[in-house]
Amino acid sequence: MTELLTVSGLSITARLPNRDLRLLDKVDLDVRKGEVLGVVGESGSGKTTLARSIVGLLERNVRIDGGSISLMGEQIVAPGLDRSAQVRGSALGMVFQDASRSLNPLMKVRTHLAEVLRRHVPGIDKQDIRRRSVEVLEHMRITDTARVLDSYPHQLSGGLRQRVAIGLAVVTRPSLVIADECTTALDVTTQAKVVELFRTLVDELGIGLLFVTHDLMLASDLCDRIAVMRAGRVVEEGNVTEVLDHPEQDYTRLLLAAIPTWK
Ligand SMILES: Nc1ncnc2c1ncn2[C@@H]1O[C@H](COP(=O)(O)OP(=O)(O)OP(=O)(O)O)[C@@H](O)[C@H]1O
Repeated sequence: MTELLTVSGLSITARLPNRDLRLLDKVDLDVRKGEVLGVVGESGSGKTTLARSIVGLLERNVRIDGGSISLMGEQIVAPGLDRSAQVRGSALGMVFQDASRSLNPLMKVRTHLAEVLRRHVPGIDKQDIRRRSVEVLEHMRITDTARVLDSYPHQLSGGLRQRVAIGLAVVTRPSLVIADECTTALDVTTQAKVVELFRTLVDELGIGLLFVTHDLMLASDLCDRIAVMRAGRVVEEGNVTEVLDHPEQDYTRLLLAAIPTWK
């Protein structure tokens, strides 16, 4: 499998009023074409910092002070270098927890899709925009595409809004999608549908997916490999069944023990 994303030795520090705080400490991981890497760990372990560093959306008091991130062999992030904005939305798609944050309440779904396509596919004509918009919604397993295209976000259910948000992330056919807790706000049935949808997208489109979650059950359903984070470090990484069925670290065992239904 070809490596899409390589994070090597990534260290990130936040500047606080009276001291510096290490958020990520020499993080190494990679995502390959056609696979899902789950990033799991307790709250505050650095999952979101990692996701945000890849898409270039770190907060202003945060700096990269070691290591690098490469997308398809090209360095996009390193100390003093941030090229993620150039690939964000085209080669790199992203989906966050709250779909309503990535959707403008005053814009119909049709306009969202058209804007993204116009921005990232130079010269695309109206006909192609219409065709690709319908196509991506169909990929999202949305059947009444005409109604959804003509809806404002608030006219859609939470699950449908999240599927539209995922559609927006993949309409430009990115190689890699970063999803950060994107199922957390959904009910369990809708979560399962979104997970199934991601799996199909990865298998059908051959994209790589970095899936950040605190939910190990979801991770075990969706992911091929898992990286377990603790206090800004990757403490365990490997094939999903190896890590979850035979964890090497006590920390991973503790995370699993916290799930009442885990076998
Ligand atoms: N800009 C910042 N300034 C100061 N501290 C920060 C900043 N961003 C994150 N942190 C701290 O870094 C740690 C890691 O945060 P992060 O959001 O990456 O964790 P997480 O694993 O995603 O947690 P959660 O699952 O709760 O979202 C936390 O202790 C957080 O408070």
